[in-house]
Amino acid sequence: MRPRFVADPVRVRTPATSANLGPGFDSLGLALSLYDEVTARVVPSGCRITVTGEGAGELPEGEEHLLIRAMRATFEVLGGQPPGLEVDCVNRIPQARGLGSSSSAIVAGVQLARTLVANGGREVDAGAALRIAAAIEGHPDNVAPCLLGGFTIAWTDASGARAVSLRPAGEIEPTVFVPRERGLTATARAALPASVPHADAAHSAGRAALLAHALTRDPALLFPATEDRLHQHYRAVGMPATADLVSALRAAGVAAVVSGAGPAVLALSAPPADLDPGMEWAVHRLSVDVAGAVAVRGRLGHAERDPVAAGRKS
Ligand SMILES: Nc1ncnc2c1ncn2[C@@H]1O[C@H](COP(=O)(O)OP(=O)(O)OP(=O)(O)O)[C@@H](O)[C@H]1O
Ligand SMILES: N[C@@H](CCO)C(=O)O
Repeated sequence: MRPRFVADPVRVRTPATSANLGPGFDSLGLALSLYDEVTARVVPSGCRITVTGEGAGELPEGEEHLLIRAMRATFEVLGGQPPGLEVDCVNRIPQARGLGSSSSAIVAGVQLARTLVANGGREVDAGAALRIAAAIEGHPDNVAPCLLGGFTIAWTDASGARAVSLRPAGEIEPTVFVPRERGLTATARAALPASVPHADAAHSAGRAALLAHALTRDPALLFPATEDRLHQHYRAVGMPATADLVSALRAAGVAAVVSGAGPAVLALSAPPADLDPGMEWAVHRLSVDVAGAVAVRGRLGHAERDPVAAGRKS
């Protein structure tokens, strides 16, 4: 049956995310306290999207926008498209740096579409929302923490993407170092070999398992737990400044990794006060976001949290 749409605007706040976390290539991710905010409403006709902040003037302003594509895919599952859409994006997540900007747009679209339907889009539960978002993004390691918040372990089975969200230990103090230059995930993926030595795969399995323990229970083990042999050194040649900063931080005992596909760097413990990363890096001291993509209904400032749209588990 064709869905009934709400007349009020709806708003969603989506966190930046850092995927991989070292050894957890394509599976582990962390939600961070840096947010895009998007407001959407159903209108009688057309499709208008405005972007301020990151990506303004560069991103498409119609159906080709990633967020609109995600909304359309979700409305399709919910039974039909609204007559028209008006969307306003305030983007704060730097784009193409390894902080999950594309997942933020996709998850925002899925959550907005659910919340614009009068019944809260209950046919699309949190698990289905994750599957829709991961199918558009291509892998689940950014969309899972963006949707669910916290530290996520994502995997894919015959039904599609799945994930669990764990609450990280309170001592985790993420710092991200964001360079001016961009790097596309597609380019970074092309730098990876088709296969890796068995010893490296075994090393990564052990470190990724240790990382789940270190992040949630014993941050003292974060340094060994963030050692990676699957992707970072293959990509280093394409992002030498990133590789140098990760090496400098690790030489100082900081559990630092390439954030997502790079070129940003994530440190999971406080960098030394005297570290000078250089002028080209914007440094953000953040916290872990545990709420995920929170969608609300109603006008700004008068909205209440919509429990249907703020899924926590898949
Ligand atoms: N808010 C947004 N709205 C629409 N499209 C976006 C948005 N953010 C990113 N994109 C698109 O996604 C591209 C970046 O995606 P990409 O996967 O390469 O990097 P990322 O998501 O920032 O980092 P990573 O996936 O490594 O964490 C941008 O160049 C742009 O085309
Ligand atoms: N796991 C992905 C994250 C970026 O989307 C990669 O490193 O290519």
